[in-house]
Amino acid sequence: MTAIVWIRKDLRLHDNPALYHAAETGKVLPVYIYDKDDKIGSAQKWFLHHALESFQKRLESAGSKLLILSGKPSVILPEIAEKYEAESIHWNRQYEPAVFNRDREIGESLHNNGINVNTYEGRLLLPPWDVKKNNGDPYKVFTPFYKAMQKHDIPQALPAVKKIDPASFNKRDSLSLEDLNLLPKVNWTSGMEKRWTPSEEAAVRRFNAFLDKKLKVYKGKRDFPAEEASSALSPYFALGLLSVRSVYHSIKKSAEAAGEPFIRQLVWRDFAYSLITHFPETETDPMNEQFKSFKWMNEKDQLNAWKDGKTGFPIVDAGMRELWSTGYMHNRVRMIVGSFLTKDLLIHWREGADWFDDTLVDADVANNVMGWQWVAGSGADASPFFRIFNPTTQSEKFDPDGEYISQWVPELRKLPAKYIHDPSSAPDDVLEKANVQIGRDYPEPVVDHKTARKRALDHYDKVKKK
Ligand SMILES: Cc1cc2nc3c(=O)[nH]c(=O)nc-3n(C[C@H](O)[C@H](O)[C@H](O)COP(=O)(O)OP(=O)(O)OC[C@H]3O[C@@H](n4cnc5c(N)ncnc54)[C@H](O)[C@@H]3O)c2cc1C
Repeated sequence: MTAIVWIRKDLRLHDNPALYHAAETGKVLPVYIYDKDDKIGSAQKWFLHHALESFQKRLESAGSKLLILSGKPSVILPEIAEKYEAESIHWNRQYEPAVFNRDREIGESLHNNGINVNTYEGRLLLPPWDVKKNNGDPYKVFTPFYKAMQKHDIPQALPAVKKIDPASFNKRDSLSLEDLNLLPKVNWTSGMEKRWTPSEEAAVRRFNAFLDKKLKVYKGKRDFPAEEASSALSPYFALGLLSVRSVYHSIKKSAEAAGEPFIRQLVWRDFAYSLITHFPETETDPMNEQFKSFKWMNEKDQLNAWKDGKTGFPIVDAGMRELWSTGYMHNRVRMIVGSFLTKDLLIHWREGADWFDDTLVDADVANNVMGWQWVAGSGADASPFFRIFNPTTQSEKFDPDGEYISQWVPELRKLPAKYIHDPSSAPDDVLEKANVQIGRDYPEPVVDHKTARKRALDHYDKVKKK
């Protein structure tokens, strides 16, 4: 009996339900199908290339090989099922709206052709339809979702697959990883190379180090970007190099109450998936209908200044430069740059979400859409629109010594902490001593925050009155 395992965002041997259950049935053929129409951003493609490379080695250590193909899964899967005389096919579900619908159609068609189709939960703590209100409606607010989730048992993680009985295929039938062209032609990935090791082993090591050293300070320090007190596990979750259930149970076992703030963040992730599953239109449309007529300004030069980290607001610029260099940005800073784009610049949140999709190694449709709708004020359980972050006070509060700014905006490094958050307010002699001329070494602020704030509130008032 041959079982096909359709590998996607689950590049791991531990707690991989599709691989685990297929391996129980007999011979296994793991296949990865690259569809160039799939939305994968440039930074994540780099991560994916290396993650696939390391997953190939993991599979080989268990006695198997990855068949790599390119094209439409709806065409390829029936073809290989016939060619390799597969009796069953197994995959872990994905929930991006278009992918979920496509997979359902593929499943139905394979089933009608007599193939035994098995899908599993390998991405979340619980499938998105498990946590609902008593009346069956999905939650739109996080806290009741979190409380409801606590009443559920989270299934235990499955053991790592150690031995696979391989279904053999001709080497010539498989593409090589290089054939997928995931790596950029121009090499701009050195910052990502320094920061990330895209492998299952590295994901597990990072988690263990976090559990050992950082979890105890997570609650108090997670909001301070210079502290690097969060787990930085998001890229590993995004492509499934790490199982969220195994992380959940390890934390529960070893940390109990101290682990609660971290578990809460994992539940935010499940909440994001619940939202995108039940409200798929929110991938592009505002969750709050009032925002449909909101007047965005979408000034191209300002959008470019934001992307380039040249807005003249140091905390915003530091975040955008960290993103460009490493494919990652700290959560607090994501909120600050997001608020700045949507409220100070009045640029549509989708522009920000698209840029994040292309530049984040942890790009994840559900989390990204929820994050952006939250900062824009148009989402479920969003920060109210009238709560507009002041980038300077946020910076003073969460980067008090300007350490994070100094790292990513080095031209301001010599400014005293008092002025690093708002260099254009520094007296001339201070600027001179720090070798900073505003407009030459560092940009003038692209907007005046007070004026921008008032303008945003005016725009908000207009949609409120409708
Ligand atoms: C505008 C905006 C866009 C975002 N886009 C993404 C994205 O594309 N991909 C992504 O994974 N996260 C996104 N987030 C959520 C969050 O910023 C990242 O998950 C977090 O910064 C990852 O760092 P970490 O692994 O150190 O998090 P930790 O604090 O260590 O949290 C552990 C895990 O919990 C999950 N998590 C934490 N915070 C959130 C959150 N607010 N929402 C959902 N899940 C969360 C992540 O999987 C994270 O790895 C976005 C947030 C905002 C405000």
